[in-house]
Amino acid sequence: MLNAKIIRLSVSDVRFPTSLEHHGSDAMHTDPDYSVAYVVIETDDGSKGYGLTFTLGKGTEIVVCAVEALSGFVVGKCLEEIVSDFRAFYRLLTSDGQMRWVGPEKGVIQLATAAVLNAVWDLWARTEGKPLWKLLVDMDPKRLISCIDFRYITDALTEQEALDMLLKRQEGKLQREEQMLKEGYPAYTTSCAWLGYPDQQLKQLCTEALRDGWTRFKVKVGADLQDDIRRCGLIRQMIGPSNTLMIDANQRWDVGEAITWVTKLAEFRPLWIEEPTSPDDILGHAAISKALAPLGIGVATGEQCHNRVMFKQLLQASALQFVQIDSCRLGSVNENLAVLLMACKFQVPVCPHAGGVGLCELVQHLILFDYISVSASLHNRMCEYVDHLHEHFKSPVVIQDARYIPPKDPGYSTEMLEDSVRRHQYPQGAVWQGLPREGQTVQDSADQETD
Ligand SMILES: C[C@H](O)[C@@H](O)CC(=O)C(=O)O
Ligand SMILES: [Mg+2]
Repeated sequence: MLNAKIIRLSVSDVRFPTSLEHHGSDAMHTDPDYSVAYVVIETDDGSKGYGLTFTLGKGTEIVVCAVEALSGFVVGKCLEEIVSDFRAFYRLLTSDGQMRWVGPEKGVIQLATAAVLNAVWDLWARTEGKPLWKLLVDMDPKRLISCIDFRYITDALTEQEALDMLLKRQEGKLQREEQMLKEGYPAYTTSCAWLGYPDQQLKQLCTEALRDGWTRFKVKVGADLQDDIRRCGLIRQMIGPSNTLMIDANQRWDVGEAITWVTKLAEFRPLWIEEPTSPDDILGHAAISKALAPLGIGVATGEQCHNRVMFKQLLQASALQFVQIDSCRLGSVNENLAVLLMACKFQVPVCPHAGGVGLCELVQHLILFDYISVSASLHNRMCEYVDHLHEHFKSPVVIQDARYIPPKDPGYSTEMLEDSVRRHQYPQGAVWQGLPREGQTVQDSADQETD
């Protein structure tokens, strides 16, 4: 019920030892343990909402602390009170006179804001009995706009412009929704070519992915040029000339170095270079974009773009050709809506960042909404997919023929299995207690765990 009062918020540090097998490794994050700060809110009528934000292991405890610091803004509020003026509630969390000093709207506090607000959106969608994408698609455009904080972006997009865009897209919405339900949203895979995977594994995974119908592949680059040339050559040869290749450097280079390095990989015809340099360097991204445009290579970024203001500047400076929203980096759905609308105005395609723990589960809702209600285009658009850790979710993503099939369960697909949360809690969960000691293999410790 909308008038239910939120009476409790709990948060857990949940980590998965993915570094043991080099899953998720890249040129800057060589040993990630995919993790989440996992939030559960409970109401006085017994309903629950689930939210999370993604981390790489160490430091998750700091995000947990920040979530606890925000909990006072949520506990005691009715859901109705929050969603009837969601913009005000967003501001309450992000603009508190004391708390904003540890942001504002960036870093750990913004990750915590995302986790908390994701739980609120999940609760709202469950209360309405709809998957989140459908809640957004069905929402009156005025109400949708009222969830967005336009402060700092009105020089790029006004409230009225955003409303006009949504109203214009009302036409054809039903057909686009039917199309998505039938065909799903196009995806690409990053699972084949993490930086720590040896060539043999890369070949094996690529063969399997091609067999499963994947046509778009992302490869990690940036640590060693000769390795990159070999790995990109290998994968281009396997996928053939007409499939799509993207490369991702995860912020490894300086601006000039990025241009030189990517020029040397141009023969493999990547569609984009992702995160070539510091995520905060807007002019740097603009320079790289300009230099690589004649080679037909675009710049993609966003997974560490911490707020709408950064995206605004990247768009204004023509510094990126692909917008990579992230469901857990920006301030939840509220801020993602702002970025989707700005990207549409600037006519830059959105290709969300996903993967990690739960990012695919969450962001599929946003990109479905984007197609049905905002962009109405699939040109040069695809959503990332990574084949790890979905088994820990109550409503895991469904991929068919390399496309996301729209989720049907009510909510934001954020709920994790209780047993998974318990076993992976850090450091007391059974998985962490049973991790290999010096001299043991992962298999030894897995055997120990089942004994
Ligand atoms: C550390 C993460 O796995 C990162 O490499 C993910 C990423 O850059 C992507 O999926 O893109
Ligand atoms: Mg990336």
